[in-house]
Amino acid sequence: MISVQEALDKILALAQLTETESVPLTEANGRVLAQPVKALRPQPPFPSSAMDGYAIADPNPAPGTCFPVIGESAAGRAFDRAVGPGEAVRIFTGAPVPEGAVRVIIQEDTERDGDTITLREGLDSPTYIRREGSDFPADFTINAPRRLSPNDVALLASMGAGQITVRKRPTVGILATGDELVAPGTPPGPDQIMASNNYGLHALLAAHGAAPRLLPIARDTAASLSLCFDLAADADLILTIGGASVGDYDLVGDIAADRGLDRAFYKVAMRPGKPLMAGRLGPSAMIGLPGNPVSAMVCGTIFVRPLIDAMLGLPAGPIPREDIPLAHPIPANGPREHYMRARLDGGSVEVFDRQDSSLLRVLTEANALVVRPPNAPACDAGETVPTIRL
Ligand SMILES: Nc1nc2c(c(=O)[nH]1)N[C@H]1C(S)=C(S)[C@@H](COP(=O)(O)OP(=O)(O)OC[C@H]3O[C@@H](n4cnc5c(N)ncnc54)[C@H](O)[C@@H]3O)O[C@H]1N2
Ligand code: MOO
Repeated sequence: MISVQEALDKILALAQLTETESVPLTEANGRVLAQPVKALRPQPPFPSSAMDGYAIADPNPAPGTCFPVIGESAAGRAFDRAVGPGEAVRIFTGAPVPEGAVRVIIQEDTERDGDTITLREGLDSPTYIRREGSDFPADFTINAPRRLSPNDVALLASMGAGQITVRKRPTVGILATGDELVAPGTPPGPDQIMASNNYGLHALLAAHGAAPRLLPIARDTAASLSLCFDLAADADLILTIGGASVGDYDLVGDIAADRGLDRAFYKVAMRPGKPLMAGRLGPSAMIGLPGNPVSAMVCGTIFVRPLIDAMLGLPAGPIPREDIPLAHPIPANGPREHYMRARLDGGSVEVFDRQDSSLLRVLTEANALVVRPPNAPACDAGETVPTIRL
């Protein structure tokens, strides 16, 4: 059995960059920018007022000074002349500051009578002028690759980008296998259970920037599995679930081999997730996940997410870990790296007693995985352990 790190390296080596496409900004959130974007002009493109008030040319006017109001600058409609010493221009937030003005007096600090203002006692000191380019300069660039957030989308809009070039979402065919499985919403037979982890993986990968597709559930026959593999043949990644172990009905490895799988590895020294396999199947990368629901979800986080990152051109590697103090002692670990379902609360982490890889409810109660290296000794309360936030 290879280590988790070796398995991840081999999986990342299967990654092929997806092509690029142009999308409107309304579809940019969560996508990965593939080409840098340059600002069309600085922002703000002119000195602009940060407040509603009066623009004046005097840097230090005394309280009680009177100014005639000679015009108005509104957002979208500038005052077209300069303001001189002893004059004021009515101005609103976001409006261009007229030439000659050196500060804006907020209207709360003035008394207005007709076309004259008088300054009150205790003036604010800020100028309330946003200088040209104070948000970003004319040549400002957002570099690629970058996974775009809603804040990035707002910035890109401000830079004048209507369309951007992003990586196509990697297509993932999710292939659940097993005679016992029915889709939720369908009446199960007495010996059947609901297919679950394929839905969990669909959600995980969609949220991570992939384009997953649930294939029909394959039955435990060569014919059914082959048909489902055919349906996934054009995917960037084929993700099988179950049928990976040593039972008489665990056919995924054999069928994939018959179809020409160039296998990179089978079996990893980890828990859960031991019977993991991966390789290249024609144009697709293939990962065969173990069927136990928690095993499949944990392997989705540890291996599939980084592979999607790599296909999107993002830096890809192990999911970050933090050292967190244990809330209680834990026993020594066995020979496989153990990803233990755990709960991070305050500054410490509690490792759940029940770690069976069939327990989805325990997984939903977890917000972290405590990573126990192979043969790690017992740990006391307060000792730190590497922890992955979920
Ligand atoms: N003699 C041995 N038995 C097992 C070994 C072993 O080394 N020797 N490994 C165990 C480990 S570890 C795992 S993990 C499982 C993995 O088995 P498979 O990948 O072959 O998965 P299945 O047998 O098809 O299913 C296991 C379990 O998970 C349920 N399942 C499968 N798919 C789904 C799904 N989409 N949604 C919900 N539940 C699913 C399935 O009903 C089984 O209960 O093998 C151990 N056995
Ligand atoms: O190692 Mo298997 O992946 O359930 O528990």
